[in-house]
Amino acid sequence: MAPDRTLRVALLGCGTVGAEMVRLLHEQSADLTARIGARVELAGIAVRRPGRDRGGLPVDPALFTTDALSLVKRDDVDVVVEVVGGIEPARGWLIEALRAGKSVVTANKALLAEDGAALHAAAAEGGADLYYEAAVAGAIPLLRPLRESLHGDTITRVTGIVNGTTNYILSAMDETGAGFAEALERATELGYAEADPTADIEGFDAAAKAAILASLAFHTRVTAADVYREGITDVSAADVASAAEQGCVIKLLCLAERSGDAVSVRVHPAMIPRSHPLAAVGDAFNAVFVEARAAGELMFYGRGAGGAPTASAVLGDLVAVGRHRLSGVRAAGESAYADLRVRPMGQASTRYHIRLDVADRPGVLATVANVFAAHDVSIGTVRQSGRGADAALVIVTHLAPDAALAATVAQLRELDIVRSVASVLRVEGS
Ligand SMILES: NC(=O)C1=CN([C@@H]2O[C@H](COP(=O)(O)OP(=O)(O)OC[C@H]3O[C@@H](n4cnc5c(N)ncnc54)[C@H](O)[C@@H]3O)[C@@H](O)[C@H]2O)C=CC1
Ligand SMILES: N[C@@H](CC=O)C(=O)O
Ligand code: NA
Repeated sequence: MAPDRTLRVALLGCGTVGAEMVRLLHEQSADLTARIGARVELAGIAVRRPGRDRGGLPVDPALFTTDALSLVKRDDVDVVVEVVGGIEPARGWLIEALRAGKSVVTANKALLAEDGAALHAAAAEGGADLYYEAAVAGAIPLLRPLRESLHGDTITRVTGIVNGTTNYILSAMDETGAGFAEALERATELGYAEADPTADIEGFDAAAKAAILASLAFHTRVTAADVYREGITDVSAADVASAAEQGCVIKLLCLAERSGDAVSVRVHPAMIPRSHPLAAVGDAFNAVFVEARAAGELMFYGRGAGGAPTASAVLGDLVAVGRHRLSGVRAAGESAYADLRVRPMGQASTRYHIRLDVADRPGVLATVANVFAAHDVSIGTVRQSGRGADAALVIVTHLAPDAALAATVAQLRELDIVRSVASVLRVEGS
């Protein structure tokens, strides 16, 4: 840090999050100086298009550069804030910074979930801090509690809604009957969606967050590839309506559980009862339940996406790393000592809600029930709606291994009395 007590920050990226961070830095400059004990100054801002009109952003245009690597390497840079996203070139920039002893604040969940180990190793090598509160559940202080406050406890389960875009879409489909495409377009306009929204709607973004949460909660290493993932592109208006008929809503859930020496981590749409606390989480809000042996149940709720909420988390991290630099200390590094194995999805215990279009004739119910019995899957409820060509059977199972449920559905598809398996949704929280 410069002798005049200035913390010089290289900002990589000035899009939805970066621009809000610049704005907040400017507006809160005096308070941040008082809180850190040093003035924060932007040393440079790496972007793809330096000449772009940035709508009166309070920043000197001379700070913009397209050469992020040279900016990171500059001797006068103390801290690197990365809000670009993606694996490369971000990984190369951050490893360079950390090895050189420059602390890093990043919102890049994709990179942390893909190769967090390399970033943590570089941070240890350079004696630098690596903070990433914005990477999971935006503004919600969640990773700091997992990294610090709960280190005296044993976390057994983490469940939540961690993707704002899909929650916005599913809430709109449920509340206003909006179409999928229209709701996604609006979520993108509002700055919730990733640069490529496929990451949101196919569940990759939530899976990356699930990997980060499971790693921190269970003191192990879980990567995005370890997470079972399904997105919401197959959730139809009919599914939403069918859930509503049964007093349920559909949410994209993240579920991470520890049992013994193994973890199971999954992301998929699921039906939950309207009375469940997660059912009330609307718009782009996120909510995460943490269950710990001594603490019991904890719930974290707030804005999981959007420029300003995410910038709030980035700035909180910047204050922390700034203070550490000033006092010459470093936060605890990665804690992955538990080294747990990852349980395959087939072994996870789940429940299914299955809607079958069936022929309306005697014996159908018995034939269908036999298929469930053959796979040792116990049926909770059966409901028949319609008659003749419109007959549908809605079956909700008890808990069973996911592999047994999947095999049941595969065999149901083969029955000639089953015209189609209209929908299969997991059920949680009841
Ligand atoms: N938007 C949101 O609600 C949230 C975003 N995040 C994460 O924050 C990061 C940034 O997200 P957004 O601001 O939404 O993205 P964005 O697409 O709006 O902004 C990305 C910025 O990076 C710059 N950039 C891209 N490639 C570059 C390169 N090769 N060299 C220099 N600059 C380059 C672009 O010019 C742009 O300024 C991502 O990792 C995202 O996953 C995390 C939480 C919430
Ligand atoms: N695209 C993400 C942004 C925040 O992480 C989301 O929709 O949650
Ligand atoms: Na957060």
